Amino acid sequence: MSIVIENVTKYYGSYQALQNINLEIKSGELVALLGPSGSGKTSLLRIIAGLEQAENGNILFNEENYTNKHVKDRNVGFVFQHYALFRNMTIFDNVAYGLKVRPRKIRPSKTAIEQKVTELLQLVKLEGYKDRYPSQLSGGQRQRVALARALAVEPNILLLDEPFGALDAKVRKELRRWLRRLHDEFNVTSVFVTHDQEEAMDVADRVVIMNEGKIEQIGTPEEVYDQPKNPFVYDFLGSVNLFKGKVHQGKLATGNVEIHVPDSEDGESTGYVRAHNFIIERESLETDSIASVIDHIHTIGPIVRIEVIRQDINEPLEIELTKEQYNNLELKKGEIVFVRPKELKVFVDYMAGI
Ligand SMILES: Nc1ncnc2c1ncn2[C@@H]1O[C@H](COP(=O)(O)OP(=O)(O)OP(=O)(O)O)[C@@H](O)[C@H]1O
Repeated sequence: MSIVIENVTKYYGSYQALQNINLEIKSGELVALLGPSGSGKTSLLRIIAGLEQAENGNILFNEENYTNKHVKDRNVGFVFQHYALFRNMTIFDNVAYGLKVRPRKIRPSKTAIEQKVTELLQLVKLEGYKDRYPSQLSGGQRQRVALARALAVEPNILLLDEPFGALDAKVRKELRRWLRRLHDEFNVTSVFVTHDQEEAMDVADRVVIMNEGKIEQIGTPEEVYDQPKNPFVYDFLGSVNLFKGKVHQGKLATGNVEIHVPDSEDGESTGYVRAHNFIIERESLETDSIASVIDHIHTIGPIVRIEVIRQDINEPLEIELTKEQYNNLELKKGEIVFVRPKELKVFVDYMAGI
């Protein structure tokens, strides 16, 4: 089922939590709403769910206007971080709940419910746990039950709000795989809220980056990472180094170096370089070679993170090398090296001088 969000605006009192949100989600897509705390992700999800009303705008499901439909009539499934399972019910009864409470006319038979719940528990690999109570499961297992419970009623749309937020990194990763598998298997349209960029990039077909009640960019994980539309997106997705300066005739002057930026407009600008987009050399070979002192070396698995201090302006840069690159260079703390940005994206500082 497709979802269209048209010009949605939301106020809490005089505070505008969502500003003119427009978003189209295709049937069968898994979309992540990603943004810092307070950016409006949960508000948007709750409006899609029908748990919250927008002041303006429309919500369409399969091109039909659902804006004023009650949550009960939307056929959406929910998984929330704090939407705890019923503590006094077994795992089986938790998953069966949505089916058991249906009005008699549309309630499946006892055998049909049993079959459905058994299938779902097999799917999330918890068939042996059906008689346990939630307190007897780990956090990750509980969220798998929550996923099974949400899917039991065969929703057209699955909405998840930080579903794995309270779990440790390894379990989160495992649950992402579950989400992706169940999403594909059940052929639902899923929207999930997260502030964890790795989680969004790992699991979503498209990522919607939100900030201060607005959408900054919508795109596949590759698009938003490789072609960020603005400084906010660049900064939010991964560690980045800033080169503040002035562009004149295709060169960005920063400190006492000049970096070639052939396609950039003249003016006060900032160059953005990701930590893995640098070359470290022993000699100054180009006008953009930045003499720097190695201040800190830190190995994290196959990546070596190196902090250097630019000698011209005494500011740090964070660089990431592969272990192989690092071993070939034989770098040591305190050494002077020359650092060159391999790939730099320039945004003009429109606010400069205002
Ligand atoms: N019921 C409410 N009453 C008043 N203000 C609210 C209410 N719910 C949310 N807000 C405010 O609206 C803004 C957006 O909140 P929202 O929960 O949608 O953001 P979020 O991106 O999901 O944040 P988080 O990641 O922290 O959950 C925040 O500034 C929040 O304080």
